[in-house]
Amino acid sequence: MRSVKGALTIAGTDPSGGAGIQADLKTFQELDVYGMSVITSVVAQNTMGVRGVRHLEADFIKQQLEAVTDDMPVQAVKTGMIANAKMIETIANHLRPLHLPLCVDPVMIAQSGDALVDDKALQTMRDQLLPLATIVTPNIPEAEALTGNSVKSEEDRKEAAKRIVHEFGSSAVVIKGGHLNGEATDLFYDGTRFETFTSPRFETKHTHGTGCTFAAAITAELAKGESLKEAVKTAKSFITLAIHHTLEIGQGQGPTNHWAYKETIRKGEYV
Ligand SMILES: Nc1ncnc2c1ncn2[C@@H]1O[C@H](COP(=O)(O)OP(=O)(O)O)[C@@H](O)[C@H]1O
Ligand SMILES: Cc1ncc(COP(=O)(O)O)c(N)n1
Repeated sequence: MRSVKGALTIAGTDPSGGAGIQADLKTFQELDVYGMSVITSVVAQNTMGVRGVRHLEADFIKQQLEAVTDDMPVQAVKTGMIANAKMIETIANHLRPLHLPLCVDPVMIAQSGDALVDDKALQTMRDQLLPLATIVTPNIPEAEALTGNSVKSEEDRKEAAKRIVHEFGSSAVVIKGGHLNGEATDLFYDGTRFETFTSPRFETKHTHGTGCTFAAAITAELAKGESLKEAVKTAKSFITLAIHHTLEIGQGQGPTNHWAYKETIRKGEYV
């Protein structure tokens, strides 16, 4: 019988399929992990922006969490958009006793510039969710919001990484470099060593859901039992290929190509 590894995403939706729950489930599938999902908010969005949001009640999020984890094999968990403090608290309370590998993507603003979480959520995320995290994956503005410090230089980025691990209690962090210039370099820190993961920067507007996809790929690899560093390495390859082999769909910031990683391996072009 096929052995099944499962990953759970707890996040908001994107009906246009490039970000949020939809991106996470596509990524899990492409990386051969059984995907499960708990929806926090239903978001009316597409590649051009956010048109409306409906938040689910914290109690109903709890009911979804119980339904999945009472029954199914969950080897790793990812969190994405969690809009308010009450939701974060509910999710953290459910996850705390489970002791599962957890990738926290501290989603704050959609790439279109629309805010996805409220102001008080930040503090609760820092206090309740980050201490449970195996890894946190902020982009530069999210690292700035979490630490309250501006991140301009490489030294600033290292300092922010240190604080996220040693002060906020996450086991590791990768501060993504998508918002910088030059090569796309992500800085990984696990409390002892820094490592960078670098790819060329592609001139493209198709970056809707890059952060979600990257974090989902890390989670899938953790579900399979890969080490944290191997998981980040594979996730970096996955997102690089997904950005490079762009899908020309959507009128705004289009989605990434979740097929590209497997197609590249199938063609024997993967290095
Ligand atoms: N134009 C690009 N070319 C290559 N890689 C990119 C590009 N933009 C983002 N990335 C990569 O995509 C991943 C997500 O990064 P980022 O865009 O910073 O996250 P977010 O979507 O949370 O803002 C990172 O690995 C980053 O280095
Ligand atoms: C429901 C949801 N979650 C997250 C994002 C951010 O996406 P990105 O990966 O582009 O930062 C989004 N647009 N919608």
